[in-house]
Parts: sequence; C-alpha cells; structure tokens
Amino acid sequence: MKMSNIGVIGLGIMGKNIALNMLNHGFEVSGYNRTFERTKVLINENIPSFHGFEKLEDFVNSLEKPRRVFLMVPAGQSVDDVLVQLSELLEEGDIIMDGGNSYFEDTNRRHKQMDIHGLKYFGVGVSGGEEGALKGPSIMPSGDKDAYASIGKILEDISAKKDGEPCCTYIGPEGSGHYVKMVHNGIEYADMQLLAETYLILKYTAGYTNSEIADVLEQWNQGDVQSYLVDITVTVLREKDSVTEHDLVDVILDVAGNKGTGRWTSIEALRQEFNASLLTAAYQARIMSNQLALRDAYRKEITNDKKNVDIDKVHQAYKLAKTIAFAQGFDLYRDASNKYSWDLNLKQIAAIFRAGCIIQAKLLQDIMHAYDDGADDLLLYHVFKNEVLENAPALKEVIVQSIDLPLPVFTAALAYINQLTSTCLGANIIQGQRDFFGAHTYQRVDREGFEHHRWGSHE
Ligand SMILES: NC(=O)C1=CN([C@@H]2O[C@H](COP(=O)(O)OP(=O)(O)OC[C@H]3O[C@@H](n4cnc5c(N)ncnc54)[C@H](OP(=O)(O)O)[C@@H]3O)[C@@H](O)[C@H]2O)C=CC1
Ligand SMILES: O=C(CO)[C@H](O)[C@H](O)COP(=O)(O)O
Repeated sequence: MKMSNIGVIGLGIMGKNIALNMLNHGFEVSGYNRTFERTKVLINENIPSFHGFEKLEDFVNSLEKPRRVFLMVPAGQSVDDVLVQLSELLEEGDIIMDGGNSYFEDTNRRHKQMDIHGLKYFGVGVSGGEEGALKGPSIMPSGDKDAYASIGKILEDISAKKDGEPCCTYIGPEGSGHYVKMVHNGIEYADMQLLAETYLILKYTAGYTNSEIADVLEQWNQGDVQSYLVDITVTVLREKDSVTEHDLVDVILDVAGNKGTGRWTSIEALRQEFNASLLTAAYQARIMSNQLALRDAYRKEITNDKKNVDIDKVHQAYKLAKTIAFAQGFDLYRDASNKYSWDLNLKQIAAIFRAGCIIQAKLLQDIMHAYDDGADDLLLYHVFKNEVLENAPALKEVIVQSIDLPLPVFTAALAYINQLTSTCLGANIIQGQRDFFGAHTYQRVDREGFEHHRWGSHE
C-alpha cells in the first residue's frame, strides 16, 4: 500500500467531504473515525487512493513523514481527546491541522501543548458547508509559518478558486485562522438575520407571498448585493414540504439554533472593546427565538396593515446594513491583528472569502478595492461613507414603515448610523454620573486634563 499524503480524523459531514475533495485532487488519503461505521462507508466506495482504518495506530502508521493529520471533529473536548491520543502516536515534526470551528484561544493553548511534543499545530478555519467541503471551501490556516510549506499545497489545491487564485492563504500565527473563521461566522449570522428581517418586511408589511419574496431576492442577486446567502434564501423560500404541500419555510419552527461561533464573536468584540453591534444583535436574535415561554406569554398576531413598500428602498436598506455588518467584522480583524500582533492581511482575507465560503458576496470585491486604496477603518473609506450617508434615509423609512416588526439588525444598523452622525451621544451625562457617584473624573471641552467636581454645589 502506498503511504498516504494526509490523514483525516472525523469522517462526518465535513470530514468525509474534505477527504473526498483531497482524493479528487489526486492525494493518497487515510481515514479514521471514532466509530468504524463511517470509515466503512468510505471504504465501501472502493476509491483506490483511500485507506480506511479501525485502529488509530494503523492510521498513523499509514502516513508519509512528516505526517499530516487533518481533524474534523466537533469543537471543544473532542479535539482535546483526539490530541491526547494522537500525541502519543505522532513523532517530532508531524503536523496536526484542526479544521473544525474551534475557539481560537483553545487553538492558542493547543498550539503550545503540541509544541511541547514537538508537533506542529495548525488552526484551520474552513467555510463552505457540506458542498464547499467537497467542491472547494474557503480555508484559513494559521500556525508556524515555516511549517505551512508542508501543508500549503494540499490546502490550496482543495480550496475554492476565484479568478484562478486559491481561496486559501496563510493567515498568521497560532489561533488567528480560527479567529478569522469565528468572525466570518459573526458576519454570516448578521447577513442571515438581515435576510430573515427582509423576509418579515416583505411578508408582513408588503403582503408578499414566499414565492414573490423569492422573486425579489432573485432579482437583487443579479446586482450589487449578490451573494451565496441571498441565493440560498431564494431556494429556501421556494422549497415545498412533501408532507403538507405547503412552502417548507411555513412549517419550520421559528426557533434558530447555533453552535457557538456567533456567541464567541460577540464576546470577543466586547473583550476588545469594539462595537460589533450588528453581529451581536444577530446572535441575540437567535437567543430571542429560543425564549419560548416569554414569547408565548406576549405573542399576538401580526396585524400590520399592508402598505405600499418601495422595494428599491428595502434593497438600499439591506445593502447599507450588510455593508456595516461586513465593515464591523473586518474592522474587528484589524483591531485583533493589532492587539495580538498577528499582522493579518485584510485584503487577502477578503480575497479568500470570494468563493467557496458562506459569506461569499460581491461586496468583498469592493472591500478589496478599499484596502488597495489604503483604507484602514472601512466606514471611513469614501465609497462606504457615501453609501452610508446616501442610503440612511431609506433605512430609516423602511424601519418606520415596519415599526411593529422585530427587526433587531436593521434597527442596530440605524442606531449605529445615528451614533456616527449625532453631535452628542449623551456620554457627557454618563461622565457626570460617574464622577458624581465614584469620583471617576471627566474631561472638559474647553481645557486639558481630568477633573473632579463636587456635584450639587452649583445647582
Ligand atoms: N457542518 C458545517 O457546515 C461546518 C462544520 N464545521 C465544523 O467542522 C467540525 C465537524 O462538523 P461536522 O462534520 O458538521 O460534524 P458531524 O457531526 O457531521 O461529524 C462529527 C465527526 O466527529 C466525530 N466525533 C465526534 N465526537 C468525537 C470525539 N469525542 N472524539 C473523536 N471523534 C469525534 C464523529 O464521529 P462519530 O461518527 O463516532 O460520532 C464524526 O465523525 C465541527 O467543528 C464544525 O463546527 C466547519 C464548517 C462548516
Ligand atoms: O461554520 C459554519 C458555516 O460557516 C457552520 O455551518 C456552523 O455550524 C454555522 O454556525 P451555526 O451552527 O452556529 O449557525
């Protein structure tokens, strides 16, 4: 038997398809799964370059050196469990890649732990879902730069391609790849929620059917808001239920799941003291959908009178809010890059998101142009600044027209714009209160320095 170029551990939805993708690109691939059943399924496909093993030791021994092992198991304890087993079998210089959605601080820790064993550890963000894993995902690898040479070819070969370029690039040290994937998912949550809110506006304010909403989104998808998420939302809206013959979306429970990346993005944004309000509002919307007792106690039929909705304005509002969501995500990268000294290449990150991944969108091309033009904070870039100022009235009008609908991310976008454009945020009052109760001091507009005041002495 030929030695394998790479081994995949965890042959579930993603791992199986990543392994098939590697096989399709001509690599010899070994496979191992905690329970042998899944490995057997792949063995039974009789792919000559696939070698499935029941014992981890045999799997490890089937790999050429330095061994390359790609993990695709759930984030958290599962990864640590596999690493304990692997570190006993692998040798100095071997490489482990964690392709799951691991928390980046865990990846930082594991990088150090594996280093003690002489193993090279890579956090590898992967985006693209089941289809992307098979046909080409967007891949965000991070770890020791010198060791990237040993894995770069495989990862770049199996990644999606845009204009002939791989949607995979070395991101930076330690857990930076998982950080980039985490915030990618934060942006994903925001864009998904914006599309869900667009659906609410078109359904309850405009009175459109699901199929009419799908037609609107299909039209939008030919233009400036083109994206994978808009595209799949069209399909989701048009799908029929085989049991009831209703539209499938009408029989899906109004409760959203999540596996943690959106929550981590919000937590990290707060830790960085960075306002990622749209990303956080989208995660909170998912939490809210699960508050069934509260919702049941207050629920009433939506009685919005049907109104003449200007679809162009909804389009403008969506475009604007989407731009702010992406800008918050990319500015969060910039902030993290400075804080953690990662030296992230933001233009490259935008570039590898353009194909294969869930947030692939035309907007990413504009973001690349902005970085080419020397943009730093994206909303200070003149193109995006003009867009915010031009489309803000439409966003306001759309929200006012649907004032009784739950639109947390659209309204977060409006609140953000109002914060940007307002001469006063009320922070003067906050500083007065803080100084009153805690002598925290404040700064004045007319002289330098921090001052404390004896409040009440000049009422
Ligand atoms: N689904 C998606 O769209 C995407 C998922 N991801 C990430 O990829 C990773 C895998 O996800 P996915 O393929 O969807 O998940 P699946 O549930 O389909 O597969 C999980 C795999 O991990 C194995 N596994 C579970 N627990 C352990 C454990 N304790 N020790 C060893 N192996 C274990 C399972 O083995 P067994 O058969 O024995 O249960 C199974 O093969 C996750 O981190 C996920 O967040 C990333 C991008 C997209
Ligand atoms: O990483 C992904 C897509 O990019 C996974 O599909 C992830 O599971 C999506 O997050 P959630 O399950 O929290 O909606």
